[in-house]
Amino acid sequence: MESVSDMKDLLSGPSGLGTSAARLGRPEAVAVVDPGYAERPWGDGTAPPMYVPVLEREDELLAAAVDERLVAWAEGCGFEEPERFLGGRFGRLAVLTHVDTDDVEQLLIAAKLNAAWWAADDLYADSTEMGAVPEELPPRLALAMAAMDPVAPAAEFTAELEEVLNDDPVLVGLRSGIAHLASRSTATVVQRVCYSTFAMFVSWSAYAAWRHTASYPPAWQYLATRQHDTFYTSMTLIDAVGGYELPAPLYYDPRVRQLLTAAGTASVVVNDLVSVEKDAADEKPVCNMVLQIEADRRCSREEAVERTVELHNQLVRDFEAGHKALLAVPSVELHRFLKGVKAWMGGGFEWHTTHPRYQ
Ligand SMILES: CC(C)=CCC/C(C)=C(\C)COP(=O)(O)OP(=O)(O)O
Repeated sequence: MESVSDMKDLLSGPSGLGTSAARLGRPEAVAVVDPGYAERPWGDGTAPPMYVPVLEREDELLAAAVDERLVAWAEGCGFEEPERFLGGRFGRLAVLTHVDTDDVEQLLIAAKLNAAWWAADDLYADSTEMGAVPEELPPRLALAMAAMDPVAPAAEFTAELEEVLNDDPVLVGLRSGIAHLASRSTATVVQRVCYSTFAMFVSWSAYAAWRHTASYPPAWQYLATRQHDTFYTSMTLIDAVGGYELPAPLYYDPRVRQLLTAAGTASVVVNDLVSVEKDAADEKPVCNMVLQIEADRRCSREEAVERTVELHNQLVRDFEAGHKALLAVPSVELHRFLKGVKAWMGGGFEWHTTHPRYQ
């Protein structure tokens, strides 16, 4: 942990890409990017392949160990069907995407938070069958923010708030997931994760307005909204799960941010591609890039899928090129983080294309 005087040094010294090694006066290794990308078929094999980083780890035993702990946790949060979470296989998601640790407690940071985000997404935002009501979404999300990011104590009003926060499994799950993260990371990372989640909630509210009015946006507007609702949020956990921290001046450098958002968007476009049938089937159809392109460009589903794959592949190639460009930066943490982002994309593709939810 840095002291106040360390922080002053940090702030008065040079900042931004390439300066941390100079500031700390230590030699740092420059990692080499492996050429680990491949064109992978998916679905029934009729759509064009997706260009993705190769899968770096598959470990069913480790995934089962994390999923077992996750189900017990979900039961403790009050979810009625904790096995649903094993069905959700978020332990497997953590194992496939966070390949630089095999410590179950560390992997549970990602498993718990992804499970809680997905629960909020299904139960509050997306699934009419599971109780999502567009008009009720914004106030529910406001409480989700209070669950994740404790507000200042406010006498009798806090008691009333606490009652509600303890009564809803989604809110208990979000709060507990953040507590697990906080016990193993820093306040900076916790706030990074919270604020990325809150930006995502604004996008969910936009989708709710579109679904409520049955007036869907053009593809460009959906994409602009989706780009703040992506697996970027899951990727905010990469260093915390790996047991290190990418310092904020590097994490928020615009070049790094652009790479992370390209990776997050590419990974969520995979989700749109595999969930198009499920999203279209809801009585209030869920916004989805394929569906928005199909409506906006007045084309067939098949052509909309092709255009969406093209977009995905371009985003991955942009990430690949940008990653290479940043290899010159002398920061071990940055290289480890970007390698982690690449591995997340590969694991995310594997998870989505093998998960029964999307078959
Ligand atoms: C894990 C995480 C950051 C979840 C936030 C919401 C999100 C980006 C998804 C759950 C993926 O998108 P979508 O809501 O379309 O997912 P499903 O198709 O319902 O699985």
